[in-house]
Amino acid sequence: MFSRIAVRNFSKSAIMANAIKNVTVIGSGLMGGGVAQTFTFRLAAQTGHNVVMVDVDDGVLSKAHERISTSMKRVAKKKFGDSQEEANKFVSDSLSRLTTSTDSTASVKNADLVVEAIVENIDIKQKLFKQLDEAAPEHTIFASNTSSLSIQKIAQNVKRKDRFGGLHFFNPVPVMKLLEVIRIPETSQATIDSMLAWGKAMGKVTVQCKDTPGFIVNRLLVPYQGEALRMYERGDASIKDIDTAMKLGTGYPMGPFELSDYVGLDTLLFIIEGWAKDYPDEPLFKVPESLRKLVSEGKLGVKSGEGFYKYNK
Ligand SMILES: CCCCCCC[C@H](O)CC(=O)SCCNC(=O)CCNC(=O)[C@H](O)C(C)(C)COP(=O)([O-])OP(=O)([O-])OC[C@H]1O[C@@H](n2cnc3c(N)ncnc32)[C@H](O)[C@@H]1OP(=O)([O-])[O-]
Ligand SMILES: NC(=O)c1ccc[n+]([C@@H]2O[C@H](COP(=O)([O-])OP(=O)(O)OC[C@H]3O[C@@H](n4cnc5c(N)ncnc54)[C@H](O)[C@@H]3O)[C@@H](O)[C@H]2O)c1
Repeated sequence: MFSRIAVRNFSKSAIMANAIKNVTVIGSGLMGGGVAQTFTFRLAAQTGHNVVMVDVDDGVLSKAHERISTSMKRVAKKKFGDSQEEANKFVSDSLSRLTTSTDSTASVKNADLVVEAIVENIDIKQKLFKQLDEAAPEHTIFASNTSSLSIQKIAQNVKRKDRFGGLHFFNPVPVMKLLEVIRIPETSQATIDSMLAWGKAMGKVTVQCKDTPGFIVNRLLVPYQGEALRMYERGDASIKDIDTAMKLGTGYPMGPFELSDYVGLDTLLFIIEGWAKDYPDEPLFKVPESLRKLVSEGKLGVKSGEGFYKYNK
């Protein structure tokens, strides 16, 4: 039986999830495309929920749209079995709520929430949010999906700091269950509550964290990746054995080298170099030489066909 408190909490979270109906995702690459895909799958079929995918590159938008369309058709086939008519309706209803745009400022005019997933560059993110702050309605919440930058710095030029936070999704977004919700000192409790409710409506399990380097997961994951590299550089164990040990010894789905290749060695190097610069006395943030070497040779992992391992492109 529901207690009165449970009923009250449930209604509060349902109201807040409903408050966010129009979402604009800016940057529609790997992560932004994944956020839009998850939104389309979880929420677009509900009346009044809409998502706009934005990118500077038209080609990225058409690819993301095609990927979402293909995956919705696969989902509909599973969901509706032999009723082709219902499956087609589900797909077309959902996709009718997904639009694309190359105009960031125009795309936020009706947004309740903006999720930024553009390139990991502080200057470009700051510039984008300054423009959006002038264009978006008063109530719109802004969130960044940054992996490693300070949310406070990203929000530097924005007036609505009480409606600013981090929403950190994990790759691949449709599969990974976690969403980190990050607050800066100015973020209001109402903003946090709305972000938590929206995350839940997106099917994610949310955790909360302050605005510290790497939040929860990356603050633990990046030093772990670095230690794995140093272990290999010292000759203590082979790449394959370290991966096997961590998969079978801890139940991780990928070993540290497989995961580095999956995420991209340039991404990992970028994060460690940034933190090494900001925290020069932290030994866990030292840049492993083998990582620097591979990136300088263009070996970036799965996406370039070679990293710690070789892949068929
Ligand atoms: C180095 C780190 C440095 C820091 C970098 C920071 C980056 C960032 O800030 C944080 C992160 O994201 S950290 C990174 C965090 N990420 C991790 O740690 C990832 C660790 N790895 C894993 O969890 C698993 O290996 C995968 C889920 C990737 C693949 O799973 P698997 O079992 O080996 O292979 P499977 O059988 O093929 O797929 C199973 C199901 O998943 C589905 N699917 C797959 N890819 C998909 C996609 N792109 N889209 C949609 N769906 C996708 C697939 O269709 C299937 O569904 P079905 O309905 O059953 O048919
Ligand atoms: N790749 C990951 O595993 C991962 C995981 C969690 C968070 N993140 C973070 O998510 C963000 C995006 O990463 P990604 O891997 O999706 O990158 P990506 O390169 O796949 O996509 C970024 C997209 O942003 C677009 N873009 C660049 N500047 C833009 C602008 N001013 N306006 C609109 N679009 C613009 C690019 O054309 C590109 O399509 C980064 O901040 C990254 O740190 C990445």
